[in-house]
Amino acid sequence: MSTGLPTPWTVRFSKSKRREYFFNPESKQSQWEEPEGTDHEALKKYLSEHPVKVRCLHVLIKHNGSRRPASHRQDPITISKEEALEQLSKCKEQIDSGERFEDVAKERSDCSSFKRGGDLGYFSRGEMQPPFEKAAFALKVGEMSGPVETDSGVHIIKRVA
Ligand SMILES: O=C(CCc1ccccc1)N[C@H](Cc1nc2ccccc2[nH]1)C(=O)O
Repeated sequence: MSTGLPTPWTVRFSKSKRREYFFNPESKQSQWEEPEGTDHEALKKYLSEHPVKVRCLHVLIKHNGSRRPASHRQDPITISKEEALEQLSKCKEQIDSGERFEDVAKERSDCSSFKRGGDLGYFSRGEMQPPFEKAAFALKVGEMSGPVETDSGVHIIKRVA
């Protein structure tokens, strides 16, 4: 699929400015505005199908094999991964039955993002652990993942933008 950008321009995401910018890997030039000769419609279509950044909420349930088996909720965290998956499945059922994702995250997530309903903000590729990134970028806006395992524990993810 064409990006709509003239070769060899690519599109990247600026975390600090929270917006896309354009980068030419040959000249090492970067700029905010679309390069000369960009097919704007093709670029828009490309970005809708290949997001450079996503914004997600998540619920993290840690277990005794987590990289940091502690959280604001409990220290140390001693449940097994199997028990964490059980509890995560109950969280998913609550959300599927109409509870707001943010409320379940505030109540149950072992990630510090619980304070913001599990909101991780916008992130681009290369910022989150690979299994999390893979699952997040595969979601459509509004969609929720199944259980996702990372070194931190087990997660459900909802893409919101
Ligand atoms: O790393 C953080 C902070 C994540 C965060 C990003 C952006 C805004 C707010 C929080 N918290 C870890 C748990 C954790 N591990 C994760 C792995 C992938 C995504 C989110 C994660 N959260 C922990 O608390 O052990």
